[in-house]
Amino acid sequence: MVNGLEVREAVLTYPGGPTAVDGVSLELPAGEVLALLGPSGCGKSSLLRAVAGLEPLTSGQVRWGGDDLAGVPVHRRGFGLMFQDGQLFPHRDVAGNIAYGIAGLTRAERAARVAELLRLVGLRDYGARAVTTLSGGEQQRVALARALAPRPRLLLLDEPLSSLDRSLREHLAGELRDIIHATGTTAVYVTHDHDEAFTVASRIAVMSRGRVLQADTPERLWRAPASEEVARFLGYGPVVDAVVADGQVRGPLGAVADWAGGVGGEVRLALGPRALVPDDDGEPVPVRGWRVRRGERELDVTLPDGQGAVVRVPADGAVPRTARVRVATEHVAVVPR
Ligand SMILES: Nc1ncnc2c1ncn2[C@@H]1O[C@H](COP(=O)(O)OP(=O)(O)OP(=O)(O)O)[C@@H](O)[C@H]1O
Repeated sequence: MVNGLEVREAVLTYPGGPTAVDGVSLELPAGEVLALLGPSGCGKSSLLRAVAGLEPLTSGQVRWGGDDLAGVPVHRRGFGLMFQDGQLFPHRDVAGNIAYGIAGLTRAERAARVAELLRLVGLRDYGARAVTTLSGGEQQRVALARALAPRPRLLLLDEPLSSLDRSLREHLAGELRDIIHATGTTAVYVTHDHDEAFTVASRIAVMSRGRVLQADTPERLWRAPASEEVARFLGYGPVVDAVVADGQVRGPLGAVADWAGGVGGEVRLALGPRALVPDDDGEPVPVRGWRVRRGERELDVTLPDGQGAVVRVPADGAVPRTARVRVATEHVAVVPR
């Protein structure tokens, strides 16, 4: 029995529609944060909705602490929900929204809990504000506070930051992680953004076409993606043909030294965002264009097999027409061809 969430062989086929979840099994011990990561339409939200009880499973089980939740309605599961648009109540002020799920407390207890949550989400003086006057990021903080107020045993978040602009999203993802961590909340976090998954989660399940391709800690997933598809979802790319022989991976840019991985023979070499490094003794690759990002110059280069890739170099100095690069072992993954 898992002290936490267990999904067993879950299948969800919509009436007259697709099989959105196609035999998913997952375990999430209490206190951990699981990201469901995958492209649009892969079934992440459907799985989350089934866990919440919003959508009945066609077959399989959702369990908490060993108990099958099949007959338990949404509001009796003790789960909190947060969606892409906070779905706040426009006629209630901020405090009224946060207090929504804790009507059972005394007035004083409620006020104390609301104040505690306002502090937690960084909106200390916002209690009396009309929610319609808040920014998108502030609204999502209120939605988070509202979901956490009843101390849910599981928090379910469906793309909670995807309606926000990029810099706010990055900032709030870090805050969300800190808040979820500080409250010891167990959570499932649906996202199509690998950076967000890596920021927030202690476990990541990569989904595609209704199935889980691989589930593991972020560190182990990043070190050893099981397939090219997983590697690409995690943020690797481009992926090039290579051959493993004599403890070396040989690709279009020469050998990547000292490969101790398990895969051998003809493989694919997935390049991480920092896999190509400038090296005077490296292979020459033509530079197609460049930009400056966060103080670094990013060169767009063409690999020998014709694929585009990025090399990061210091922002000063002239832009070369040809860059010499090598592949850094610690920033690649080898996957089966
Ligand atoms: N209520 C529904 N009725 C019928 N089909 C549905 C329903 N909800 C989702 N689907 C279908 O199920 C599949 C999975 O959708 P789902 O929303 O779970 O994917 P997702 O990975 O969360 O994608 P997105 O990030 O775009 O929301 C899709 O083919 C979708 O069209």
